[in-house]
Amino acid sequence: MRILADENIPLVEAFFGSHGDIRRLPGRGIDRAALGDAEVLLVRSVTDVSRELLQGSQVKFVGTCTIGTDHLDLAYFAEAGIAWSSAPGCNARGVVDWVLGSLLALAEVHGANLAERRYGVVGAGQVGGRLVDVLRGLGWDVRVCDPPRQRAEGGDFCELDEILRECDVISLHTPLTRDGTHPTRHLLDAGRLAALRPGTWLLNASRGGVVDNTALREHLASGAELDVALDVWEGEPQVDVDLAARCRIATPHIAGYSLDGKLRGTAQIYDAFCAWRGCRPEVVLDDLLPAQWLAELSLTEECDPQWALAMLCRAVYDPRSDDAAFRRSLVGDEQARRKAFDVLRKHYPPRREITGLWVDIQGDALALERLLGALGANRVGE
Ligand SMILES: NC(=O)C1=CN([C@@H]2O[C@H](COP(=O)(O)OP(=O)(O)OC[C@H]3O[C@@H](n4cnc5c(N)ncnc54)[C@H](O)[C@@H]3O)[C@@H](O)[C@H]2O)C=CC1
Ligand SMILES: O=C(O)C(=O)[C@H](O)COP(=O)(O)O
Repeated sequence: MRILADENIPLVEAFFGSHGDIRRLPGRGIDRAALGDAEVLLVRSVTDVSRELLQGSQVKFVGTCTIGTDHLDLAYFAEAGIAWSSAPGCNARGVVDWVLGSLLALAEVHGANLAERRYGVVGAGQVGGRLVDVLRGLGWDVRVCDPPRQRAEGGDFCELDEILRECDVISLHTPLTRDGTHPTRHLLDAGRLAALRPGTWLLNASRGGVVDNTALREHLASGAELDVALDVWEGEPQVDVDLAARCRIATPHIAGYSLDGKLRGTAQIYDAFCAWRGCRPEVVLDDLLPAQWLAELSLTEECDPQWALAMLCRAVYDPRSDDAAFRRSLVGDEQARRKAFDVLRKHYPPRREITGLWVDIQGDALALERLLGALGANRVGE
């Protein structure tokens, strides 16, 4: 079996090596000619797996090591009988860690107390759902907008316009969709941006096109009182440099780039591939995942929970380092900047997730225990 895989998918050889010959290519370079006689195609979000790419090819299975599927022509897959799999939830926790780190950075800039702000989460699936659990676990006030879930489940959801009117922090976690009952392309357009409360913080780690980037740049340029954290960009790897300069946090689509999330992505498409082939998976992620390198932290009961929140999150991940690296890369002409965007992502330093953190609490400290529970970190001895 011939397998073609994006060069940035980790551990393809370890998982798929016994199933065929593996060829690696840069994801953006996978075109019809490069596909050759591959039967299995393993991609990341940067490969547009369209009818044009696949028609007349030998491809029978497509695996994407990502949560998002907006780069896959699923209608064509169905028409052509091509099996496929994404990796739902694989890197959701990494995105939550990016949101937490961005909130801490914004709070520091403004001297704000995160517990006193009202949060609006738009899209409560794998990523947004986990985020809501964390924020509510911290005891914070959270509103949720998810019309598809609202329609399917009923329950305690808000309209988007209510979120825009009433929340101080808005975090977007929808897929990018152009059709259907609740399309999300330009969900935040000029009109909705204008409806935001002065002093709002807007975070987008979903897909760039969920926010109209031109409208956002113009809104910020007009002096709007709005703080923005963007991980995703309309038209990436091309980035609106002026917009990036106006953001408090700007990162190159790495919110979900925890090592754990990336390896989970490979493991999930491997499992789906094995199910498709009708064979038992023989490689197990736990055998390949390196041990946590921050083995354990110890806190005493005198520790202030607000300080502990920032310290625990930043011990694992602080998006300000990615923000700084990204800003350094926004020089030169457009071609150089596009290349730099991909280079930052290709050579992304390994980072772990808060859920892998072990914390020893010395003494009786209910607030710290609650904090660990909310963050999903582990308490030593339990
Ligand atoms: N920046 C990054 O590194 C990463 C970005 N992502 C992106 O994050 C987004 C969310 O991913 P998941 O949570 O895994 O997706 P999901 O499919 O599990 O959840 C998306 C949720 O959005 C809801 N939704 C759909 N249309 C909506 C609308 N118009 N308004 C409000 N809610 C709506 C759906 O009902 C669903 O509950 C995707 O775009 C994904 O591609 C995912 C992982 C990493
Ligand atoms: O899983 C998703 O969806 C994402 O957005 C990934 O983090 C994107 O990573 P790449 O596939 O673009 O490397």
